[in-house]
Amino acid sequence: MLELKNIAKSFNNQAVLADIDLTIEDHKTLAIVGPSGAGKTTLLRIIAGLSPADSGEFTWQNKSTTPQQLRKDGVIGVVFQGFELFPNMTVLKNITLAPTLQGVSATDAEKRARDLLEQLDLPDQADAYPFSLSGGQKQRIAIARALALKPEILLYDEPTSALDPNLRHSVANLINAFKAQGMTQVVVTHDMEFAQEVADTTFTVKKLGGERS
Ligand SMILES: Nc1ncnc2c1ncn2[C@@H]1O[C@H](COP(=O)(O)OP(=O)(O)OP(=O)(O)O)[C@@H](O)[C@H]1O
Repeated sequence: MLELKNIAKSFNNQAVLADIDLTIEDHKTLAIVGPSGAGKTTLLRIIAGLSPADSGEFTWQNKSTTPQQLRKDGVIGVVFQGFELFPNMTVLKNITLAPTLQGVSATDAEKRARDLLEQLDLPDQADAYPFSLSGGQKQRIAIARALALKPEILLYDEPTSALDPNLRHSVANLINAFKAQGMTQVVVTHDMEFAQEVADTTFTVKKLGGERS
């Protein structure tokens, strides 16, 4: 369980988040929702260790920590809104790069990448380059890339926004399938219908605070 207490963040002296208390429960899916500009992506970036909170406390499995440490330890993986695949690398290389940089052998990294491609129904795309893939395929590669580091929590920033609307349901199915395998997931989304399809708990970000429902 990852707990956030009293998280605050300002940009240019303008408070975006304040008094955020949030619990991310193991093996569940949490949706972070709220109006445009409320600070959903800011909160996700804080949880991911990509942007520091100005203040607040973080507890992981009952021990005090920081998101930066969790990211370093590989606890947290992120699927970015625009997928952010490396355009000059094959799908396989996109997935194996981070694990090999972290010391995993090339053979083991490739085996895991091929297993993930199989699981995500993309076995024939290992040698393709991102430009040749559809939006839905790019997203599954971005998910495979995050999963290659074996995170315990997977964060998604607006997973449906860059996709054809009819793919929304297949993304929800994928997130629900990962949950059935025990993954802990956090989904930032505008899309309330999508949130309902995947979330065990919803956290609404409002300006200057948040509320659980
Ligand atoms: N790096 C930054 N520098 C300055 N202001 C920022 C920065 N990042 C976010 N903000 C501001 O913080 C506020 C919250 O932005 P954020 O992107 O977190 O909202 P959001 O709820 O994810 O919005 P949307 O649903 O439109 O993506 C906005 O007013 C935004 O302009």
